[in-house]
Amino acid sequence: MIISLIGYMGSGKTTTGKDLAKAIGYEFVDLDEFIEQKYQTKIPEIFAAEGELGFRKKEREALHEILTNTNIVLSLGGGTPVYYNNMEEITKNSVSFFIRVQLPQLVKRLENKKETRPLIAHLTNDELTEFVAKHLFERNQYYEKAKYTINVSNQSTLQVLDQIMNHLKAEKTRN
Ligand SMILES: Nc1ncnc2c1ncn2[C@@H]1O[C@H](COP(=O)(O)OP(=O)(O)O)[C@@H](O)[C@H]1O
Ligand SMILES: O=C(O)C1=C[C@@H](OP(=O)(O)O)[C@@H](O)[C@H](O)C1
Ligand SMILES: [Mg+2]
Repeated sequence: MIISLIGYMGSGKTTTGKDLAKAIGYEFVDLDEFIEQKYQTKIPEIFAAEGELGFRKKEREALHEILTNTNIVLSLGGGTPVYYNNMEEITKNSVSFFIRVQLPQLVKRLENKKETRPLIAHLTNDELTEFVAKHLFERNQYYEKAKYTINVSNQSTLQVLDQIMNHLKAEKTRN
């Protein structure tokens, strides 16, 4: 089984994915880290050299490659479900979880974590709220296609993990 985590930048996909993989003994794959290793380049450098479109093409290819695996926890990038038919591939080949974090929490987390995320790196903290609000409005329709939604306001990563594990238990007894 592949378990995929989707959601906006800062929703905790990478952090929670690592913990989840450890808890259930699956291999952990982070799509951004996979791309960085494959091309020996950091994400902001790919955006700078090839633009967002160049990154999205690499992202789609990497996704395709990873989805042939089994028994992995896959943390996606915030934009992965939005491009090409990626979300269709994700829902077809994995048990998907949308980690939905409230806007103020997202913004608070992203304020000092902008530089590794080229889409928001140029924004001031004041501009961030408006940008994220609009961006979420556009993207939520894709995220909402995930099989399960985990709602997060102030829950710790451990609490998020717990909710995911409960759904997985139910998933296993059904199969
Ligand atoms: N449940 C949580 N509560 C508080 N902070 C969190 C939680 N989950 C993640 N974070 C923090 O939010 C930031 C972004 O997390 P990250 O896993 O990189 O998100 P993503 O991969 O979705 O962009 C990190 O600093 C991380 O420590
Ligand atoms: O939302 C996006 O379009 C992006 C999210 C990033 O991943 P995280 O969601 O892990 O920050 C990374 O893939 C890239 O900077 C683009
Ligand atoms: Mg991440």
